[in-house]
Amino acid sequence: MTMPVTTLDTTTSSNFQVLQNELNAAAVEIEKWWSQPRWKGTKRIYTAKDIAARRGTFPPVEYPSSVMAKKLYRVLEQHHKDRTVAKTFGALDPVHISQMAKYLDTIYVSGWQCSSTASSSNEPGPDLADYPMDTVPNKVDHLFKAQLFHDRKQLEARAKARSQEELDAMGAPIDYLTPIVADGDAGHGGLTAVFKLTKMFIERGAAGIHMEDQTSTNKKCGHMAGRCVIPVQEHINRLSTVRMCADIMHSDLVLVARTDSEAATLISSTIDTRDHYFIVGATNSAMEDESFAETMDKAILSGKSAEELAHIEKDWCERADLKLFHEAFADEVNRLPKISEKEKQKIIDLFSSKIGPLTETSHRDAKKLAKELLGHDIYFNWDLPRVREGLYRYQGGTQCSIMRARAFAPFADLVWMESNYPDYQQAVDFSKGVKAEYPDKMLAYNLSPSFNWTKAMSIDDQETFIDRLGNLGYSWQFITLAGLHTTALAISNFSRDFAQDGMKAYAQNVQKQEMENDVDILKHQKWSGAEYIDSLLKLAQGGISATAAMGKGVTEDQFRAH
Ligand SMILES: C[C@](O)(C(=O)O)[C@H](CC(=O)O)C(=O)O
Ligand SMILES: [Mg+2]
Repeated sequence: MTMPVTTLDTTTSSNFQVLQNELNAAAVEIEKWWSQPRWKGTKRIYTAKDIAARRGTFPPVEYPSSVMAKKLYRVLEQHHKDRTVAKTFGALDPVHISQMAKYLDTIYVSGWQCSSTASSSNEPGPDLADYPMDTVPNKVDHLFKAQLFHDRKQLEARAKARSQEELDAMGAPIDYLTPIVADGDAGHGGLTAVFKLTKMFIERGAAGIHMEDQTSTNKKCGHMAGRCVIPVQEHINRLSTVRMCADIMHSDLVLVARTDSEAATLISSTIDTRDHYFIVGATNSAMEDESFAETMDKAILSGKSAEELAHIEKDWCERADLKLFHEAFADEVNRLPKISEKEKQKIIDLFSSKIGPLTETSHRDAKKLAKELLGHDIYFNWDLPRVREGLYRYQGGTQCSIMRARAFAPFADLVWMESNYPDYQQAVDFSKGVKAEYPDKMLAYNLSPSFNWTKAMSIDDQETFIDRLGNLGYSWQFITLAGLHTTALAISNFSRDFAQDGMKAYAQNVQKQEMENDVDILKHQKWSGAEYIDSLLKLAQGGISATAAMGKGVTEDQFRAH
């Protein structure tokens, strides 16, 4: 896509008609952009003119991140067509990205890794996304600058070849410009924060970001307890905000919608009818006068211990007989006197045929149907069990994630169900569920180190897991924290050996291994760009420099024979 030529002219825009004409012309170009096949699965809830009016008058420029986003989309689309996989893992630093580029076609920037190793406040911690909101964008900037540098360095080195033979001797070039997909967490606040965060990611070089449906205030890593989701529409608003920001910045940013609903136990509001099926209520009317929050507040004020409080909570929940509404209905049917088991099942089946996890039916309609079938109302109250933070109890699961992923699909390029276990059958169910409505939607999968892979599957299954998932349409898969773990393992082993064997450990276990495995950092002066920087120095001085760093006497000469 070439950049649009239309630019608003501030000098003439004091004329109403001229301003309108310019906005309309800009809108036509934006529409042309949106009509490209890349956007066939994307829904926008605003017009091109709305975007044109929010772009300012600066002549359009293409952000490097948008160039990378186009590349990312092409790579993923091809994998999706071929049922192959762009697999990657969380990179920590320039060393990682330079080595990953030899074998992998995308890079992941993990919020967790940034939280524990690179917070812009320098305060480490687990992933609650409570680090300053520029933390992950800063890491993207760090890595993207390194990618650009290694790419420049490589081209300068290759440009020095004086013949095809010399070029061949350098080996195949490495594509250092591997698109970066970064963790946008839950947006770090309301929609204006989502907008600013997206803008930062685009300015810093991210090709894609992911955005999850947890509340930003209670956000937890997707493999921890206590997760609270926001209503379906609220997350759609987040996704739309990301796309709107990218549209304003004329960026093709790739957007991954993640749902944490599979294992969520809380939801912030009951406003969206699509969530009603999954909201837990009290079915014992005797609890009307002692809501859960009041009971707990009283117990805390009376000085109960943590153990006693846990007991009080358990007791309250048991007495309240917490259930989902359709479970309460089935129990009520099963209590009906004078009806055969078969008849009861028929009534339950009739109810389930109209009200299920994917029907998006409101609680009001479910209650109405229950009354029609039973002849009386069922007691069901989802306010009583609200937790002290005001949140409602929610019972997610795979079907809930499918419902959410379908709702998010038109607003994202890929959808991802965060799961608690690497369960192939669950991945099949999710894929089928999403693709029944959105056959072309690409899927993402988190191959998390939070899972115990040895316990989860056989070694043979470990070997084929990614490919089998790729066959289901999971075109982008990533070991979120492999950067952290591989670094820890390497450093731990080396420290132990070094303490024991001194320089033998370095010479044999590191330097020799680097030589044998062709790891370019062996010559770290060259890897860091000393030759490239010398070439700039020489160029600046007319071709020769007495202070060139890689001149006679440099220690890297000792590796020349290699
Ligand atoms: C993907 C993730 O958001 C991350 O920040 O890397 C984490 C990491 C993990 O536990 O694998 C998450 O899944 O929440
Ligand atoms: Mg994260």
